[in-house]
Amino acid sequence: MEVMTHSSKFLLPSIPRSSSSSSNDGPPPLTYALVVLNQGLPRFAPLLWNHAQLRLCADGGANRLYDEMPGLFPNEDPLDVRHRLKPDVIKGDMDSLRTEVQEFYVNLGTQIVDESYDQDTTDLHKCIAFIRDSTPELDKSNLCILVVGALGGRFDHEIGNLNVLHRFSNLQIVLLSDDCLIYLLPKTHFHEIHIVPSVEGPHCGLIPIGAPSLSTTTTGLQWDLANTEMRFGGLISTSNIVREDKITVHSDSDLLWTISIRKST
Ligand SMILES: Nc1ncnc2c1ncn2[C@@H]1O[C@H](COP(=O)(O)OP(=O)(O)OP(=O)(O)O)[C@@H](O)[C@H]1O
Ligand SMILES: Cc1ncc(C[n+]2csc(CCO)c2C)c(N)n1
Repeated sequence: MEVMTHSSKFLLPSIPRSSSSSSNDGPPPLTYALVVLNQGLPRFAPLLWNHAQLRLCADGGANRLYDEMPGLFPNEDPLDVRHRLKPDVIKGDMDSLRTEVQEFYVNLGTQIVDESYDQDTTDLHKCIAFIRDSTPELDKSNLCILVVGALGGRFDHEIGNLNVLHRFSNLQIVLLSDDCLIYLLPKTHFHEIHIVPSVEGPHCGLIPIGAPSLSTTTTGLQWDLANTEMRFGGLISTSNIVREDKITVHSDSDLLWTISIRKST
């Protein structure tokens, strides 16, 4: 079974190249896309913005960018910040995007994709589908989509966002709030999670999604699992603690991995 490696190094001001990718035979470094949702921007939004090569706002997420990003650059003129941090695309059903915000970004060249005819998928789903369709097949394995504002607030939205992880399980998507991050560990791979101790931990969790797990095995956690069964209504791993800088996970079911983000990030 192939190994999939994971790291939250996108939360660092500059992303170190992994030791294997600095040699010619290693995997190429990840490219990042950012999706801004309609919830308060996390304090580290400017950092993720800098790392991303493609930036989308999901409908009302553009209002958040317009209203809140200047506050994260207290020494700059708000209008300068809004001009500098222009989204490439605003996509959604457009029932939350304010007219003045739409006009502002259209004048800067942002592409608006109105899919108001689709009332069956969420604005996050629409943005992920856009990124998937605009990324060549070969580049998808090196793409990591960072989603800010995905947690906290309305429970239906939170669950809808988790459902997107499951729906697009062939893409690497990270849901972020101010407090934690979540991504999917597909059952098709053996997983190595390289902890960045300066920005994340120690609290973490592993939660089966979609189906129970008859067997999950981990290393590196305070409460490791050894061929353990996990299911809703039975055991799921919450309030676990990372004990080592490398965590390994192997399961017969898709799992959600979640870890706390340090307040100093
Ligand atoms: N409170 C929240 N918690 C988590 N995610 C959210 C929350 N509010 C919005 N989102 C995310 O941001 C995206 C865009 O939000 P927006 O408010 O524009 O959506 P919407 O579909 O108009 O919502 P509504 O259900 O209020 O009509 C949503 O698809 C969702 O993924
Ligand atoms: C069973 C069912 N429940 C809710 C909705 C509504 N809905 C789901 S996603 C979405 C778009 C939000 O931007 C809307 C309105 C539906 N279509 N089907």
